[in-house]
Amino acid sequence: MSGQNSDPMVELKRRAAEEAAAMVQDGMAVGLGTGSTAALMIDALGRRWADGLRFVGIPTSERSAEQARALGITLVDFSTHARLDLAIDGADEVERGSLDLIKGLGGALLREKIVAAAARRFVVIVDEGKLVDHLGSRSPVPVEVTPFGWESTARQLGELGARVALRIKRDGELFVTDGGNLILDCAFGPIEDPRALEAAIGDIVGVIESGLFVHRTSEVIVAGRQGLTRLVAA
Ligand SMILES: O=C(CO)[C@H](O)[C@H](O)COP(=O)(O)O
Repeated sequence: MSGQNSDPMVELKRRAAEEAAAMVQDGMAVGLGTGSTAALMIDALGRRWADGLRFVGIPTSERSAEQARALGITLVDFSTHARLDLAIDGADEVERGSLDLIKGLGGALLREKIVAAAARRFVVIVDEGKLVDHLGSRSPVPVEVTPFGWESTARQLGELGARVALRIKRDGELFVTDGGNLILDCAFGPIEDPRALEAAIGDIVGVIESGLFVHRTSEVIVAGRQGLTRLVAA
């Protein structure tokens, strides 16, 4: 992931990732997100690590763990660090104003939400194409479910008004999360009340977690053609 890229949006995302990585200070416990933007941030942290910064990380996926480990970053878990100073991650949609999110198109939503919930500050890095007026406008809501009875869980999610698709990989194999579960991508269209929908999804037996992140974001760093913008939660 390191090195220059000729795609101007990747360069902007790299600047957002570096800005977020600059928030990490010596001695911090930091949640390390998942996805292409988070990978740029982990790369930036790797460069700071090489310059002598020392912190510990809790990764949100096996992918991010592997990347961080390869950069020499010390990884820990919740047994020694139940509270994190900061977590930095990407997102699939960010609602203007509320800064509520849809996450999980990369399939790591459960660990991402646990890490975000444990963090004193949760900083999100996105390109401007991820900003929406209403969550659900472009992205489905990924929902992690147990493999047992997933068809029944899918039916109940459909009754909430979603078009439900079991996530399949490009090679035709089932997508299985790091926790051994399945993902149901639930297209609701624009969501009026993300908090109520998050609760309704969570009430369905078989659901482990949804990719709706409501009232969790501290700050969003947006990479746009005009440069970087920082949006702060009210
Ligand atoms: O939620 C995620 C993974 O589960 C990612 O943060 C989200 O999919 C954004 O990824 P990218 O930065 O590649 O667009």
